[in-house]
Amino acid sequence: MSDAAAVERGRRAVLEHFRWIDGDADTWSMLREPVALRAIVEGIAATAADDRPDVVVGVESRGFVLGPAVALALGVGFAPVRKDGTVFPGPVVEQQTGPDYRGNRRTLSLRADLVGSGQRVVLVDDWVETGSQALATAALVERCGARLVGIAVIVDEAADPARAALPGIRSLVRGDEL
Ligand SMILES: O=P(O)(O)OC[C@H]1O[C@H](OP(=O)(O)OP(=O)(O)O)[C@H](O)[C@@H]1O
Repeated sequence: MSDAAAVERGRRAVLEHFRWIDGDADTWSMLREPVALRAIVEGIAATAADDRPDVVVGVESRGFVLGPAVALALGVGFAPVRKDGTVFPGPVVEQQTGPDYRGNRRTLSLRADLVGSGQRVVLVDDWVETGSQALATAALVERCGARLVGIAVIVDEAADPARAALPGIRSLVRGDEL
Protein backbone atom coordinates (compact mmCIF):
# COMPACT_ATOMS: atom_id res chain seq x y z
CA MET A 1 0.00 0.00 0.00
CA SER A 2 1.33 3.46 -0.88
CA ASP A 3 1.80 6.00 1.91
CA ALA A 4 -1.26 8.20 1.36
CA ALA A 5 -0.03 10.87 3.80
CA ALA A 6 3.24 11.24 1.88
CA VAL A 7 1.38 11.50 -1.42
CA GLU A 8 -0.88 14.17 0.07
CA ARG A 9 2.10 16.19 1.39
CA GLY A 10 3.65 16.07 -2.07
CA ARG A 11 0.40 17.09 -3.68
CA ARG A 12 -0.03 20.09 -1.36
CA ALA A 13 3.55 21.20 -2.00
CA VAL A 14 2.97 21.14 -5.76
CA LEU A 15 -0.30 23.07 -5.54
CA GLU A 16 1.32 25.66 -3.27
CA HIS A 17 4.47 26.23 -5.31
CA PHE A 18 3.52 25.59 -8.95
CA ARG A 19 3.48 28.67 -11.19
CA TRP A 20 2.80 29.43 -14.82
CA ILE A 21 5.47 31.80 -16.15
CA ASP A 22 4.54 33.50 -19.42
CA GLY A 23 2.34 30.52 -20.24
CA ASP A 24 5.04 27.95 -19.50
CA ALA A 25 4.82 25.53 -16.59
CA ASP A 26 7.42 26.15 -13.89
CA THR A 27 8.31 22.92 -12.10
CA TRP A 28 11.72 24.23 -10.97
CA SER A 29 10.70 26.75 -8.29
CA MET A 30 8.94 24.06 -6.24
CA LEU A 31 12.29 22.26 -5.88
CA ARG A 32 14.01 25.34 -4.43
CA GLU A 33 12.13 25.26 -1.15
CA PRO A 34 13.57 22.44 1.00
CA VAL A 35 10.33 21.35 2.67
CA ALA A 36 8.56 21.25 -0.68
CA LEU A 37 11.46 19.42 -2.32
CA ARG A 38 11.37 16.70 0.32
CA ALA A 39 7.57 16.45 0.14
CA ILE A 40 7.58 16.15 -3.65
CA VAL A 41 10.37 13.58 -3.78
CA GLU A 42 8.83 11.50 -0.99
CA GLY A 43 5.37 11.87 -2.54
CA ILE A 44 6.52 10.60 -5.92
CA ALA A 45 8.37 7.76 -4.21
CA ALA A 46 5.22 6.85 -2.30
CA THR A 47 3.21 6.70 -5.53
CA ALA A 48 5.88 4.52 -7.17
CA ALA A 49 6.39 2.13 -4.25
CA ASP A 50 3.46 -0.09 -5.22
CA ASP A 51 5.17 -0.80 -8.55
CA ARG A 52 8.10 -2.39 -6.64
CA PRO A 53 10.80 -1.15 -9.01
CA ASP A 54 14.27 -2.67 -9.20
CA VAL A 55 15.54 0.50 -10.83
CA VAL A 56 14.35 4.04 -11.59
CA VAL A 57 14.99 5.63 -14.98
CA GLY A 58 14.69 9.35 -15.73
CA VAL A 59 14.74 11.32 -18.98
CA GLU A 60 17.18 14.21 -19.33
CA SER A 61 16.91 16.82 -17.88
CA ARG A 62 14.20 17.11 -15.26
CA GLY A 63 14.14 13.35 -14.86
CA PHE A 64 17.83 13.62 -13.90
CA VAL A 65 16.88 15.85 -10.98
CA LEU A 66 13.89 13.93 -9.66
CA GLY A 67 14.88 10.39 -10.63
CA PRO A 68 17.94 9.88 -8.41
CA ALA A 69 16.22 11.52 -5.43
CA VAL A 70 13.19 9.24 -5.80
CA ALA A 71 15.46 6.22 -6.32
CA LEU A 72 17.23 7.04 -3.04
CA ALA A 73 13.88 7.27 -1.26
CA LEU A 74 12.90 3.86 -2.68
CA GLY A 75 16.26 2.27 -1.92
CA VAL A 76 17.02 1.42 -5.56
CA GLY A 77 19.44 2.71 -8.18
CA PHE A 78 19.04 5.12 -11.09
CA ALA A 79 19.73 4.84 -14.83
CA PRO A 80 19.65 7.88 -17.14
CA VAL A 81 17.85 8.18 -20.47
CA ARG A 82 19.83 10.69 -22.52
CA LYS A 83 18.64 12.86 -25.40
CA ASP A 84 19.86 13.52 -28.90
CA GLY A 85 23.15 11.82 -29.58
CA THR A 86 25.13 12.91 -26.57
CA VAL A 87 28.32 11.03 -25.72
CA PHE A 88 27.19 7.98 -23.75
CA PRO A 89 29.85 5.28 -23.47
CA GLY A 90 28.81 1.64 -23.27
CA PRO A 91 26.27 -0.63 -24.97
CA VAL A 92 23.56 1.85 -25.92
CA VAL A 93 20.08 1.27 -27.33
CA GLU A 94 18.39 4.17 -29.14
CA GLN A 95 14.80 5.03 -29.90
CA GLN A 96 13.25 7.94 -31.73
CA THR A 97 10.24 9.55 -30.05
CA GLY A 98 7.05 10.70 -31.66
CA PRO A 99 6.41 14.45 -31.59
CA ASP A 100 6.45 15.75 -28.00
CA TYR A 101 4.34 18.55 -26.51
CA ARG A 102 6.39 21.08 -28.52
CA GLY A 103 6.23 19.02 -31.72
CA ASN A 104 9.88 17.94 -31.41
CA ARG A 105 11.15 14.44 -32.11
CA ARG A 106 14.05 13.29 -29.98
CA THR A 107 16.44 10.39 -30.10
CA LEU A 108 16.56 8.84 -26.64
CA SER A 109 19.29 6.47 -25.53
CA LEU A 110 19.70 4.07 -22.62
CA ARG A 111 22.68 1.97 -21.63
CA ALA A 112 21.64 -1.66 -21.78
CA ASP A 113 24.15 -2.66 -19.08
CA LEU A 114 22.42 -0.41 -16.54
CA VAL A 115 19.01 -2.12 -16.80
CA GLY A 116 19.06 -5.82 -16.11
CA SER A 117 17.11 -8.47 -17.94
CA GLY A 118 13.78 -9.13 -16.25
CA GLN A 119 13.99 -6.06 -14.01
CA ARG A 120 11.01 -3.95 -13.04
CA VAL A 121 11.60 -0.34 -14.11
CA VAL A 122 9.77 2.84 -13.11
CA LEU A 123 10.12 6.08 -15.08
CA VAL A 124 10.28 9.23 -12.94
CA ASP A 125 9.76 12.64 -14.53
CA ASP A 126 8.10 15.95 -13.78
CA TRP A 127 5.38 15.79 -16.42
CA VAL A 128 3.74 13.57 -18.99
CA GLU A 129 1.72 15.19 -21.77
CA THR A 130 1.80 13.54 -25.21
CA GLY A 131 3.61 10.60 -23.62
CA SER A 132 6.12 10.57 -26.49
CA GLN A 133 9.16 10.39 -24.22
CA ALA A 134 7.54 7.85 -21.90
CA LEU A 135 6.56 5.63 -24.84
CA ALA A 136 10.08 5.75 -26.26
CA THR A 137 11.48 4.98 -22.81
CA ALA A 138 9.18 1.96 -22.53
CA ALA A 139 10.56 0.70 -25.87
CA LEU A 140 14.15 1.21 -24.71
CA VAL A 141 13.52 -0.64 -21.47
CA GLU A 142 11.91 -3.52 -23.36
CA ARG A 143 14.90 -3.77 -25.69
CA CYS A 144 17.09 -4.20 -22.61
CA GLY A 145 14.97 -7.22 -21.67
CA ALA A 146 13.32 -5.38 -18.80
CA ARG A 147 9.79 -4.03 -18.32
CA LEU A 148 8.49 -0.52 -17.65
CA VAL A 149 5.96 -1.27 -14.92
CA GLY A 150 5.01 2.28 -13.97
CA ILE A 151 5.41 6.00 -14.52
CA ALA A 152 5.61 8.39 -11.57
CA VAL A 153 5.39 12.11 -12.23
CA ILE A 154 4.51 15.40 -10.58
CA VAL A 155 1.87 16.26 -13.18
CA ASP A 156 -0.25 13.84 -15.24
CA GLU A 157 -1.61 15.53 -18.33
CA ALA A 158 -1.34 12.44 -20.51
CA ALA A 159 -3.18 12.31 -23.80
CA ASP A 160 -5.61 9.38 -24.05
CA PRO A 161 -3.84 7.44 -26.83
CA ALA A 162 -0.58 7.51 -24.89
CA ARG A 163 -2.29 6.57 -21.64
CA ALA A 164 -3.75 3.48 -23.28
CA ALA A 165 -0.33 2.41 -24.53
CA LEU A 166 1.60 3.09 -21.33
CA PRO A 167 1.79 1.35 -17.97
CA GLY A 168 -0.07 3.02 -15.12
CA ILE A 169 0.71 6.70 -14.56
CA ARG A 170 0.89 7.77 -10.92
CA SER A 171 1.05 11.49 -10.20
CA LEU A 172 0.79 14.07 -7.43
CA VAL A 173 -1.60 16.27 -9.43
CA ARG A 174 -3.48 16.31 -12.73
CA GLY A 175 -2.81 18.97 -15.34
CA ASP A 176 -6.32 20.39 -15.03
CA GLU A 177 -5.72 21.17 -11.34
CA LEU A 178 -3.00 23.71 -12.14
O1 LIG B 1 4.81 13.74 -22.70
P1 LIG B 1 5.77 14.51 -23.56
O2 LIG B 1 5.10 15.34 -24.62
O3 LIG B 1 6.87 13.62 -24.10
O4 LIG B 1 6.47 15.59 -22.65
C1 LIG B 1 6.99 15.30 -21.37
C2 LIG B 1 8.46 15.54 -21.31
O5 LIG B 1 8.75 16.89 -21.69
C3 LIG B 1 9.44 17.57 -20.64
O6 LIG B 1 10.79 17.58 -20.90
P2 LIG B 1 11.45 18.61 -21.93
O7 LIG B 1 11.52 17.97 -23.29
O8 LIG B 1 10.75 19.93 -21.85
O9 LIG B 1 12.94 18.71 -21.43
P3 LIG B 1 13.61 19.32 -20.11
O10 LIG B 1 13.33 18.38 -18.99
O11 LIG B 1 15.06 19.34 -20.47
O12 LIG B 1 13.04 20.69 -19.89
C4 LIG B 1 9.15 16.74 -19.41
O13 LIG B 1 10.19 16.89 -18.46
C5 LIG B 1 9.03 15.34 -19.94
O14 LIG B 1 10.29 14.70 -20.01
